[in-house]
Parts: sequence; C-alpha cells; structure tokens
Amino acid sequence: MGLGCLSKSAVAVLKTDDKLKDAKIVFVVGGPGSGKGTQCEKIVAKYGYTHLSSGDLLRAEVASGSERGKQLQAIMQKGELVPLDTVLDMIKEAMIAKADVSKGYLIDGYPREVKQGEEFEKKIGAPALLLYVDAKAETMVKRLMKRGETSGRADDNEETIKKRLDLYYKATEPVIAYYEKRGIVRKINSELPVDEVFAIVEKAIDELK
Ligand SMILES: Nc1ncnc2c1ncn2[C@@H]1O[C@H](COP(=O)(O)OP(=O)(O)O)[C@@H](O)[C@H]1O
Ligand SMILES: Nc1ncnc2c1ncn2[C@H]1C[C@H](O)[C@@H](COP(=O)(O)OP(=O)(O)O)O1
Ligand SMILES: [Mg+2]
Repeated sequence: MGLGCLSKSAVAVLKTDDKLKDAKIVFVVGGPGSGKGTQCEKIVAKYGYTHLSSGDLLRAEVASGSERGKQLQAIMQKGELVPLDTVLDMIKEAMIAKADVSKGYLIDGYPREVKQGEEFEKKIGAPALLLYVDAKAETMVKRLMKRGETSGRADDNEETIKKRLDLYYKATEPVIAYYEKRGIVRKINSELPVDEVFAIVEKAIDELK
C-alpha cells in the first residue's frame, strides 16, 4: 500500500518510526558506578554514536524545575525506578530528534528491568548489541562515593547507593540473562583501567559493522 491516502504529518511520523527501526541500537547495562557513562563518552568520541543516558535525561527534566521533575527527583533520591512510560517516552523523543544524523544509538542505563526491554522493542526497535559493563559491588560503591564528592547528585550517597545496588541485582541483572539467550551480550570487565576497558568495548563495537 502506498502512503498517498495519509496526511503529510502522518507520513512523517511513519517515516521517523521506520528510521528508528533500522537504527543501530546498543544497550549499555551495568550497575550504578560501573562505568557506563565513562565508556559511552569514549564510544561517542571514536564512533560518533548518539549517547542517550536515561539518568541524564531524567536529571535534565529535574533541572528544568517542572512539576514532573519534582516528582522524578523524589523517586531518584530514594534510589527507585521512575515509571517506565516516562523514561521510554523521553528516550524515544531524543532518538527521533537525532534520527537524521545518528550513526547509532547508545542507550545507557536502560533497560533497568526486563519489562523495559520488551516495551522498548515494541515501541522503537531491537538492539543489535548489549554491552554489559561489569564491576564488583565493592568497586562500584567506592567509585560512587568518590563521584559523590563532586557530582552533586542526590543519589550518590551511602544510603541511596545501597538501595540502587540492591535494585540492580534484583531487577536489572535478569535483563542480561534475557538478552544472553539471543546471543547479543558482550561482557566488559570494567575493573580494568578506563583505556583497557575501552579496548574491549572497541572490539564489540567493531564487530557490529
Ligand atoms: N575503569 C574505571 N576505572 C576507574 N574508575 C572508573 C572506571 N570507569 C569509571 N570510573 C569512575 O567511576 C565513576 C562512575 O563512572 P560512571 O561512568 O559515571 O558510571 P555509571 O554511568 O555506570 O554510573 C566515575 O567517577 C568514573 O570516573
Ligand atoms: N531506565 C530507567 N528506568 C527507571 N528509572 C531510571 C532509569 N534510568 C535512570 N533511572 C532513575 C533511577 C536511577 O537510580 C537514577 C539514576 O540513573 P543513572 O544516571 O542511570 O545512574 P548510574 O549512571 O549511576 O547507573 O535515575
Ligand atoms: Mg551514568
């Protein structure tokens, strides 16, 4: 069927969705403080991918001072997950905004639970790769406490870090098992120095081409 019967704006929406369906999508999953953001920055510098961190998108909404932002801030401060639809809508909007120029998307900090992965695939598309950024709990806590000295983040404190870690093991680790069955998970040892971690990341990204 042609698109002739549809209005111009309806065609534009369909075309955008098509573009996202064909897009190269990489999920970046790992515990809090494991080094997701650090590696994503390096991927952007080398490969020109679009980096979308769900946490950054949420913090931007908080910074806007909106009513919705205030509600989000309260949830994040407790180390809990914000509602799925809120995060997914923000990610999709940000992806569409870059659809014409993006070489690929790094979706950092999402999915946080299996349901988030399922909904993403229904509304946007399938990931080609999942980078599993792996570090020990002890390492993550140490890094987050250090980051907390300067990050200004309401969730980089001992009490919230503990809750975030618990939630990670309970809700997010099953995401890795879910995508392992599809054979798209690459486990990255993030205990190593940043550049050595990136050398492993590069191999995984290069395989995608
Ligand atoms: N491989 C690494 N070795 C040492 N420190 C690291 C490493 N990767 C990240 N860090 C540090 O750990 C902290 C958390 O990293 P970040 O990239 O913000 O993690 P995430 O986005 O997963 O929470 C940062 O302060 C960062 O500089
Ligand atoms: N996909 C998602 N679903 C629900 N809440 C999310 C989310 N991504 C982020 N959040 C909320 C809850 C998190 O504790 C908080 C900070 O997330 P983050 O910046 O991704 O943390 P980190 O990079 O330290 O792992 O934002
Ligand atoms: Mg981060």
